[in-house]
Amino acid sequence: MENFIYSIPTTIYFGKGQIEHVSQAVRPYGKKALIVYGGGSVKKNGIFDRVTEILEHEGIAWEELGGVEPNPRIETVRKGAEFCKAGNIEVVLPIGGGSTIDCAKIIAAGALYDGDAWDLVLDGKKIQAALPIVAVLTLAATGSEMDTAAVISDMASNNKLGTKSEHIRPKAAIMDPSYTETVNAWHTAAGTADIMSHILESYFSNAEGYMQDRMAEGLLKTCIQFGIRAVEHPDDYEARANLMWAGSWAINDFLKLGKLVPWSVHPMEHELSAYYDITHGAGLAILTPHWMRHVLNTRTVEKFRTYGVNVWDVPADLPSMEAAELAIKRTADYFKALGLPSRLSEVGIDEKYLEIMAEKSASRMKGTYVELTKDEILQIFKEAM
Ligand SMILES: NC(=O)c1ccc[n+]([C@@H]2O[C@H](COP(=O)([O-])OP(=O)(O)OC[C@H]3O[C@@H](n4cnc5c(N)ncnc54)[C@H](O)[C@@H]3O)[C@@H](O)[C@H]2O)c1
Repeated sequence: MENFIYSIPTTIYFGKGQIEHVSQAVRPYGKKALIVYGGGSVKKNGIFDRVTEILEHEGIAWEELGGVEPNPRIETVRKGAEFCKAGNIEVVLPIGGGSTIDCAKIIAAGALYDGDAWDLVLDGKKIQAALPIVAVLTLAATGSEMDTAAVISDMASNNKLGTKSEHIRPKAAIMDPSYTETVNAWHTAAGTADIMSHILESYFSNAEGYMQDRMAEGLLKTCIQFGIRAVEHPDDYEARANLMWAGSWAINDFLKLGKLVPWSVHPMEHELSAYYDITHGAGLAILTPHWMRHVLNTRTVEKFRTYGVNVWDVPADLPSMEAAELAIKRTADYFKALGLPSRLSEVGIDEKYLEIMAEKSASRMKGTYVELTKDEILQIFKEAM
């Protein structure tokens, strides 16, 4: 295990009705909040009204910025950062899924930055400060409510990039699983695949971390059990609660501390979303089994065997390669059972940009579990067509 510093300071208010703590969460950080949200469902389901009622009761002023897109755009970030600067905003309060929270994170950083917010997406080191962020989560997937990352798109240049900084980790998050009962089957399934992918990206690492890996396997089993349950029974609170909490722990750094490794499948998926604006989790579900098959070799086979035995109940007495292949098959079958696509062509992706997408993702493969060249990524894309 490598050296690390553990600090995951986000305060979590988890469970039914925890929105009542929103003023307690915001008050330490300021008296004027910018509420950021997406398409407006938070206005229909009453969450927005309840938040504003509580803030007003506590004397906390608020402004609003709606319309954050799934795969949030840099234009919306710029607008939000300007809004904060002009309106003397002290706290940023996103209500929504990962897109809304990610957008709010770079708005918060952009508010304290003199240049263009895209600089902060290109280089996380340029994020030297950010307004405090208090997130209200409505969808279990990205873990953005408790992590240091944000993913922003510039569709004009076909770039979707992740950036990172400790400054944008939310100070607090309200996580009421009952909010996620209205998430449709598609986004519930895609969210589950996203959570599983975050866990797998840390699990398949060249560094040792026995404890982290056993925790990862437990989280994966949680997703496998409750992802399908939430798809089939949207109002199953226990399923929603387990998915939501697993989503945070999948990516809040805990699993990767001591075994840090750059991720493999996410850089490839970001290219798909940048060129075709597809749902992130669906892209991951398509690519992950193909990536697994490609990196399975005599060096990695034992790790895949362990994954199969501990996560998918693959018989321990099978020969290693057979066990590893069965583990990959069960991964692919599970994504299908969730109702997710298994081919790029199913989400409208054609051959047009495969080369450029492979080239761009290859530039981010240094130090990954199995370093892939542009040609190998192209092969994975083609196998996934
Ligand atoms: N910050 C990170 O660490 C991180 C990690 C992985 C992915 N991402 C990024 O996050 C984005 C995806 O976020 P996401 O998967 O949370 O989805 P999302 O925020 O894009 O939301 C998906 C859809 O679900 C709707 N929705 C949200 N909550 C709802 C509710 N309670 N009921 C009904 N509908 C609801 C939204 O309006 C939207 O239409 C992508 O851009 C992805 O690249 C970020």
